[in-house]
Amino acid sequence: MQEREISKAVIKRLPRYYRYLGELLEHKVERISSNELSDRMQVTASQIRQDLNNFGGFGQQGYGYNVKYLYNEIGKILGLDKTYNMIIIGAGHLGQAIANYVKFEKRGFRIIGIFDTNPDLEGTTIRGIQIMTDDKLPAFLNSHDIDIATLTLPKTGAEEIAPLLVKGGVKAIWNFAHTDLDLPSDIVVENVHLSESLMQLSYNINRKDKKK
Ligand SMILES: NC(=O)c1ccc[n+]([C@@H]2O[C@H](COP(=O)([O-])OP(=O)(O)OC[C@H]3O[C@@H](n4cnc5c(N)ncnc54)[C@H](O)[C@@H]3O)[C@@H](O)[C@H]2O)c1
Repeated sequence: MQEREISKAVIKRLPRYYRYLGELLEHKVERISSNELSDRMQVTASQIRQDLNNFGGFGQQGYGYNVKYLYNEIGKILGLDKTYNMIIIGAGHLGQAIANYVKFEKRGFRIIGIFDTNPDLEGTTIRGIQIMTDDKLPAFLNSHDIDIATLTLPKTGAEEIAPLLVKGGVKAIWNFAHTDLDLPSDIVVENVHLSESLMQLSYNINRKDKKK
């Protein structure tokens, strides 16, 4: 497929298309029109057509979209046809919840190491993955190709550990710590703030109340 610049807004919607198409596949739906997809996703059909046209438009007039083909193509665009080695730093509530979520593995995100400063956690396993203390991290990074480091530790710890991850060849950081990390430009970062989503929700509740 020809590579071209796709807007951030479209990229942001792709995981949602991917999820819906995955559900359709599970229900053995082979093709779907933009109108039907629009009803399910609460996105206008023209928006859907416009979005999917970015990738050469996988639809056919009068036939709709081939669900499996579209699912696979969007998966490729999102890089979900590959596997990624991932580590988690900080094995508290959040780190353990992520480590316990099997679906990430199904999407190709393989958790192969978990690290925490707390020596009491050393040797414990989560779904067969060992928790190690931070002092083992440099050697682990030397002997493994790590694509993604998930940071589920407090802010100061995250800031201290980030240079070590960069030095160890980590390509991307999935950052849950409440800090904007100072990283080289070739490191891919995705900051996740659940509280922002909650604030958005709070805004929408109040906007709805005002309409009454
Ligand atoms: N971004 C978000 O949406 C979001 C949501 C919840 C929590 N958080 C943040 O994520 C962090 C983890 O939250 P939690 O509820 O799991 O906390 P937690 O206290 O349960 O777990 C934190 C873990 O990090 C470990 N840790 C501390 N310093 C470390 C270091 N230098 N190296 C490795 N491990 C270290 C601790 O021993 C502990 O096990 C907190 O800082 C919290 O503020 C972010």
